[in-house]
Amino acid sequence: MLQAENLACRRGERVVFAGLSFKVEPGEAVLLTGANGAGKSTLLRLLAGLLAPAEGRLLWQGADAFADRAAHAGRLRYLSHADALKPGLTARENLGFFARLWGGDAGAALDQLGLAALAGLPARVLSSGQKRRVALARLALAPAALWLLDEPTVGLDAASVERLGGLLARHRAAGGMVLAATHLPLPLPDARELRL
Ligand SMILES: Nc1ncnc2c1ncn2[C@@H]1O[C@H](COP(=O)(O)OP(=O)(O)OP(=O)(O)O)[C@@H](O)[C@H]1O
Repeated sequence: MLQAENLACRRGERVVFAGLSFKVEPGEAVLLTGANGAGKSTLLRLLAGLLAPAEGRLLWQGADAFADRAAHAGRLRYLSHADALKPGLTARENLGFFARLWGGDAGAALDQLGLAALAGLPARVLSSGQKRRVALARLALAPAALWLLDEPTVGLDAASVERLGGLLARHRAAGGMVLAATHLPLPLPDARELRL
């Protein structure tokens, strides 16, 4: 279980949020909502261990999640606004990098996002939605307990949103957790809303 206790985060001089507490149980999904600038991306970066909280604690199975940073990094997949693709590498090579890091099969993961026919193209020639799908294919590599997704469906066509819905459902059925920031409808039935 993931548990946030009284989290506060400062960006520059500004306190973006404070006194934030919540729990996420295995199989649960949480939708982070709120106006532009409310702190959704900030919270995801904090949960990913990329920003330090100004106050509060993050617990994993009751113990400090950041006590072992490598273990925390290993239990999560963080998908930011950026697709984090090397433009000169093909879709398969881009995903292959993460497959070597985490395990899993790059070809099969691309297939799950409907990208088999584009696997040999350099990322620089892909459309913005296709790039997003290559980034999302990272979720179909080796399993990780906690998915942190920042606007995962931006630029996706309806079929790709449906494929992502399938990935999310299988992840949750296996006990995985999801926190997703979005302004768009997401295929996450029964997700709890956390409004910032
Ligand atoms: N590197 C930074 N330095 C200073 N302030 C920052 C930095 N990054 C973000 N902020 C500020 O932190 C606040 C929260 O930003 P954040 O990106 O988390 O919002 P958000 O809820 O994800 O917004 P959006 O809906 O527009 O994606 C904003 O006021 C933003 O200007």
